[in-house]
Amino acid sequence: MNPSIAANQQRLFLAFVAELRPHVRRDSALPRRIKELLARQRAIGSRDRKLYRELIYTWLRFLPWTDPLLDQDPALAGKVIAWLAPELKATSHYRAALCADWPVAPASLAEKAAMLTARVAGAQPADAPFAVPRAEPTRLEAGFQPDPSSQVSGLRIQVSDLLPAWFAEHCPAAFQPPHLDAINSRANVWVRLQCNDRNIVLDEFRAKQWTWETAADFPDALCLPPNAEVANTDAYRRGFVEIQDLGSQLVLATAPIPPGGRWLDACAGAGGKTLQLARLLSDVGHVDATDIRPEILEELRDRAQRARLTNVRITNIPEAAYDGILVDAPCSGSGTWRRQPHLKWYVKPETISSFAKTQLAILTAHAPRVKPGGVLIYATCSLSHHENHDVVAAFLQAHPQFKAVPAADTHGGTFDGLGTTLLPGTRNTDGFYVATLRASA
Ligand SMILES: C[S@@+](CC[C@H](N)C(=O)[O-])C[C@H]1O[C@@H](n2cnc3c(N)ncnc32)[C@H](O)[C@@H]1O
Repeated sequence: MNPSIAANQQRLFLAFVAELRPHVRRDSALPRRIKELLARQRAIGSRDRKLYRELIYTWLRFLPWTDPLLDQDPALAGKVIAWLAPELKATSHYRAALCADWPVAPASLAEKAAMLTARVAGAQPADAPFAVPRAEPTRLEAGFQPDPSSQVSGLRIQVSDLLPAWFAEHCPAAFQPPHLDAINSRANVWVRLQCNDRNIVLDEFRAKQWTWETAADFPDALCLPPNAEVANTDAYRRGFVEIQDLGSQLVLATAPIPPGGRWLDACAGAGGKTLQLARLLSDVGHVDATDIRPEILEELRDRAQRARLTNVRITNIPEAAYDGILVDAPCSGSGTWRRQPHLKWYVKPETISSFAKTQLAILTAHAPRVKPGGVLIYATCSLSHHENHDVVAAFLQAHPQFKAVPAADTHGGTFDGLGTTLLPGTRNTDGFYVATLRASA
């Protein structure tokens, strides 16, 4: 790439950052703001739009590493962000043009921190628990000498800063590799097959020369290359496949859900889990889906139609009794911070306490609708024990007729006596928590 093109792109990217910066810690809907900002740029093509999007998300992921640089040396900040950006078609030429004199970024956060510290802060990182292994300084000395022209005073590059410090009490494991690395990397593209003949989907993916990985314990899940535009496939348009992270797919796989029965999806949203639940229940079962946001249920209606599911009904008046109720509760979303990195800086301990109250209130409101012997499945995409174990414990204390049931299969997660947590680094997925609570017969 012509270096002047990359320099122009960097200037435009830094202008976007300047526009977004005042909103980072204040706007929970920052992704919408980013989308609108990029949509307003009529002069840029779709490839460049992807580049800017990746750069903006990389900046948000690594905010504490790049914020001081943005104030002191914006061009160096731009270079660091290019260096840290995920390896994609859209980013690779730009990075090559801007970072030609830097070695390729290593995979681990600890090594990234060590290299950047040597390059721009002139010292080894202070993070003792994440210090690079002894062999690393040799490589640093050989390939990544400090550059006195790009030394920034007072810059601190610590891997633990990539999560808010207060979060350590909520989920200490999130601060350790491999989870911290997974939380601070780009999420994979996972799809869930929802057709009986998987070859319909696989033939189209093969024709596009996409390769995929499968999850051995979950054959309907496929991990596609990061540039796979699933929403533009025939298989997607015809409802044979849905985009859904493996973590989200595994939530229902932890619980005993035999075909048949009448279920309520109490926080259905756009219906990622409603569709999966409807397939598990098969034609002999039925799901009622509800949510406090009527507009999101319209999206669910379209998806259910596309998937030819006739056993899903959208309602705002749930029935009095169900065999099972899924409460996929609103939460801080800390398990999805790699997709929504702005939330790391927006969410506060008070946000978590407020979600915990709402979560308990939703469980309490739906408990009377569970038939004797039926199940209440509580799930979040949070990693905070205040939204997970503590909510379930408070619910069980007030509802002794319910008992926590151990997961049929934790799929790599950890059962804490009440529910199962899957941390992001375990299987490189979004993090989730799920508890199955059975009402006495
Ligand atoms: C984690 S999202 C659900 C995601 C969805 N189940 C899926 O798999 O795609 C939580 C949902 O709860 C909804 N919600 C928030 N408060 C609620 C309440 N009091 N009752 C029902 N739904 C609520 C939100 O509108 C949001 O759609």
